[in-house]
Amino acid sequence: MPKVLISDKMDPKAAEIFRERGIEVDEKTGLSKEELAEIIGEYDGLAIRSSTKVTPKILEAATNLKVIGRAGIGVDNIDVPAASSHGVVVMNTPFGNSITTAEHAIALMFALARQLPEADTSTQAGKWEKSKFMGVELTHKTLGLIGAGNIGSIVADRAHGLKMKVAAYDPFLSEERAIELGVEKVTLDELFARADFITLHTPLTDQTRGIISAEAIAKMKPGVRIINCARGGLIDEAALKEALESGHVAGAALDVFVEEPAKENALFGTPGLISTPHLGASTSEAQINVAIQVAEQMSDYLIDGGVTNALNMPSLSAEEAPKLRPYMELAEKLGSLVGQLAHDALRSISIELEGAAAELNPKPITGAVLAGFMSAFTDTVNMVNAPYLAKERGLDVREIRHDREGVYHTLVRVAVMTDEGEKSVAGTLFGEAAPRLVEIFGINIEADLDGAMLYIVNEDKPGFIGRIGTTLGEAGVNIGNFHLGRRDGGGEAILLLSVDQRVEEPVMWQVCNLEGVKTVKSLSF
Ligand SMILES: NC(=O)C1=CN([C@@H]2O[C@H](COP(=O)(O)OP(=O)(O)OC[C@H]3O[C@@H](n4cnc5c(N)ncnc54)[C@H](O)[C@@H]3O)[C@@H](O)[C@H]2O)C=CC1
Ligand SMILES: O=C(O)CCC(=O)C(=O)O
Repeated sequence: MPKVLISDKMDPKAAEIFRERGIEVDEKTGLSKEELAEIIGEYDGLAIRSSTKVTPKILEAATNLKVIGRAGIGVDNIDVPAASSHGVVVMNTPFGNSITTAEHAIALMFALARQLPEADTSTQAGKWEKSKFMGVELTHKTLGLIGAGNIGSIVADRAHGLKMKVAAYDPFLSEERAIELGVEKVTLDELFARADFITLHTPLTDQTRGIISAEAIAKMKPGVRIINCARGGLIDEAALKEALESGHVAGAALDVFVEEPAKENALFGTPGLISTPHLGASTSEAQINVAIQVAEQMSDYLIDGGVTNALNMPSLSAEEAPKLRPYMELAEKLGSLVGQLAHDALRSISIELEGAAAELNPKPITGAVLAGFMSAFTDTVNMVNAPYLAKERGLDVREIRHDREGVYHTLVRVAVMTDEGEKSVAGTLFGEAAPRLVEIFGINIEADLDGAMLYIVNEDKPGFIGRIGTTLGEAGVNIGNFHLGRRDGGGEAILLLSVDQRVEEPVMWQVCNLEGVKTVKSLSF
């Protein structure tokens, strides 16, 4: 009989469903990481919310674990690559708490507009400070929405009901979807310049970390109010404190913090700050939804092998699986590369299969490309739901199978149409199993896409490789592999470096400032 541990506070419905399905279940909340590591080896499934941190150490100890179920959306408390490498499926419940979280953002917006927490404290202290608490109306104000996915879309809908104008920034938002949502699609700088209120609804990724920085705040209107019901790391907390103290930011309402549980935080006590303890998803309705969903999904997997809302597992039939698996790995890496390098104003994505690849079922390959591509934008994508999400968001997806014989016995090409024209990358399988990149944006280059990498476009001039090697060496960055490609002698060249760890921002700047460098990007696979 499979055995599941529920290690965060969860609606009793979850345990009820596990038991009904014949699964043994233990509920142990508030475990330290040592305590969890000690017992996790007993379990086939782990059901969590946001408090349990599933680290590589926990996964190492989880010798029987087959599935982790997140009763919620964000999976930043789970090391998903480590789970994948341990063969553990990670599932979430992408829609169960969206309405509730959107409502919390709206509640915080009202609380900021009318200083409700401060007014309440003052009134209950017997002060009756009527003139101190002058508020602002929401009607006709501009709400700047950063992230227009599930939750952001619901916030936009509610804001329309309040007669607000909504300006949205989301690199993945098509004009058609913006029209459907009734929002104005703007750049991030336009949003900062125009918004009276800014609300954040993106996952925490390398692109979104610190999106509200000191520099960003300086671009905002004086008197702006900021709401964060997404993830703490999106805001530079020190910069926000300074801006609240100077009055440039009139108020900030935070449900989430860089360090959680946030029992101490430098922001606490700053005038204009409202805080809640990660309550976005905390309504009885949402908690019942996510508890039921997670228990059903995990039970399906443990009992029948059925997969729903998995973030790291494709749905595949038993016969197709062995042949398609290396292609899907290649496809996901190519999609991820394109997502990391070309993410602005995308209209279409084509998946072209040539040679042996053209003989295969293209659907799982397309799913893998889209999952890799969209993993740069959202936590909730998987190979199963990626095509659906792409369609819903107005991305034109094309599958093309070529009869022609190419240079490679098998080739997968991923091309996106951006405002700057078409950009494509291509890869093959070496020895039928090892995914290898063979082309980026028209330049031939052979590389394994693996771990932390650095992508550099530079002028093809003598001495450059020495300069980059010295700069990284002096910064203590070890280069594992060096891949070079160029358009034509003396023209543009591309360097792809495998590095032992992610290159930090100051070193990126040093590389950026080297003579001849046109573009530098940190990549991870
Ligand atoms: N406070 C709480 O209790 C809760 C917090 N959350 C957080 O809310 C986040 C959003 O949830 P959903 O809307 O369901 O996710 P979603 O995946 O439907 O939407 C996220 C949106 O962010 C966009 N995005 C990605 N990178 C961006 C960037 N650099 N700039 C602007 N937009 C970008 C994506 O294109 C996507 O449209 C989750 O990732 C989770 O961290 C979710 C539920 C509860
Ligand atoms: O489970 C919770 O209370 C947090 C929910 C959340 O942050 C999420 O679903 O991403």
